[in-house]
Amino acid sequence: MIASAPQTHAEPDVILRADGLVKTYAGVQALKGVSLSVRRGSIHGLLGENGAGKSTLVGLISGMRTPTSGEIWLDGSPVGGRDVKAMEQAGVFLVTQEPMIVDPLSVEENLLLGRWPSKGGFVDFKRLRRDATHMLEGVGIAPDMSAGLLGAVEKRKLNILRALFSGGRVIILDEPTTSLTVADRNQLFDFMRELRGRGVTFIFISHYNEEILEICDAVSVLRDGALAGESADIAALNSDSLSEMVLGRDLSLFHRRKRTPETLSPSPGVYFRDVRAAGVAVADFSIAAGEIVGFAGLPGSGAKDFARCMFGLEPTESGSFAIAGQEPIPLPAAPHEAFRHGIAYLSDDRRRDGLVGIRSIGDNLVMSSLDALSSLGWIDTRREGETAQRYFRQMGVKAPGLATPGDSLSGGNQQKVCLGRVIATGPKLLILDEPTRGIDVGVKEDVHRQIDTLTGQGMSVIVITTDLDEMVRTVDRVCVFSGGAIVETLIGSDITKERLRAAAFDRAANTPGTSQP
Ligand SMILES: Nc1ncnc2c1ncn2[C@@H]1O[C@H](COP(=O)(O)OP(=O)(O)OP(=O)(O)O)[C@@H](O)[C@H]1O
Repeated sequence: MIASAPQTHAEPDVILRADGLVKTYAGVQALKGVSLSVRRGSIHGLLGENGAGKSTLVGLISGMRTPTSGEIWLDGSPVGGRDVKAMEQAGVFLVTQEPMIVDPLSVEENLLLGRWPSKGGFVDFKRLRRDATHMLEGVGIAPDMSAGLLGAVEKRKLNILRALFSGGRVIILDEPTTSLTVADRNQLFDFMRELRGRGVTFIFISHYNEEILEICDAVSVLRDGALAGESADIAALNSDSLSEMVLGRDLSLFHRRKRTPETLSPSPGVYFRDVRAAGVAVADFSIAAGEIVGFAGLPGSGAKDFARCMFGLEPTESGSFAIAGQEPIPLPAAPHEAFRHGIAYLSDDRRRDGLVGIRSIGDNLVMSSLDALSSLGWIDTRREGETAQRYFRQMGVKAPGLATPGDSLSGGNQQKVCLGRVIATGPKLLILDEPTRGIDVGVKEDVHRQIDTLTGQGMSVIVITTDLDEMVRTVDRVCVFSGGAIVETLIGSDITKERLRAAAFDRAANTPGTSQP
């Protein structure tokens, strides 16, 4: 840390400044001297490839981590090296991707969390309650409602409100739009704009260029732990120039050569009949060998639930399926049964059912393929090592090696490992729920190319994604879900963003009983 106690950076416009921040983790230099200035009352975007150092940088700014060297200035005073509590007292709050909300407590109790009196301290609860009620009234969330009943966007709003309520002036949002629908994201953005109007400053991390361009006033781009570009005027940038700053080269977008009923392989794919479960009623769904089908629909529409039924993750009342011309059999009752029949599934919740953080990358990559890699109970360790190495390389995981523990990977690299693991099982039907969430722009396109290649070998793929741009470019057919059933199918040139939005979101907004996330 620079010894700089008496020094100040008096720039009334700048609320936060980082100077030459370096962070080294056990030999890995995650930040190599990064500087940035954040203007008061602005939304400052932070962009960069997976592992570029974004989380590390905001970890230092929020006090979660200590810089190896460098300084942080808040309102002209040095604050680098202070812990989370001290940074929160100074007005800097980090809102992570997981909403830190206590479900059984009421909304108001959640707001007051962290304001309980310390030993011997005094808090005017009456006033706090009044202030909390007032604050919540403004955003239309009932103070006495159980927080567990809140939707994803309300939970994110509540996190931001909690930070503001505790005196937050600089609020850092780490990929806040993951798992939000387009409508929810717009609502969150309106809320941020309103708060910016009241002088709140945001640092906003996202992998989506369009989000940065829409909501931010300025942007800093990290590449390999260093500042790769910055702009105080977002209007001067476009999606291509942002991608170029992130990657250091042009981004070539992948467009699948869409297969039509005429060009699809005649060999039998997979079909499902009469699938009934809570929130699902699908009479008939077939996917051809080598076909990519997108499932679209709001949460509660049944798209995700149907996919989970296929993999044995949801209890079903009825349903059968048949793969590659075999006799129909009942739906898998559990994931291991589904795997055995050649169905693999990538969950949208990497933390819940994805990566095992304490295990190595290598173990994580082959974990689901062990049946195929063993005979008579013995695991073929040579093949196991080869498989792990192959998918490590294929997915472009940025890490020192296969022995690196999953926990020490950046979020996007964890997602690549999870994706590599399901692909490594060599399934006949691959179900991907938000496969490119948290993955940077460059790797996203690689992932789509890889999936395209796999379909050339006959693999059928179902993709669930809230990213409509991706859906349009990468799938052959879209099934739109509402009320648990497939209500519309789009193919070929009918798959456009406008049609998708109208079919999935406008319909859901008008369908009674379709819940928001
Ligand atoms: N606890 C840790 N131990 C060792 N290395 C770490 C640790 N945390 C992060 N790293 C390494 O530091 C580098 C930067 O990671 P960081 O999480 O800051 O990236 P990021 O830009 O946030 O990536 P993503 O977009 O994937 O979330 C990566 O190489 C990562 O593997």
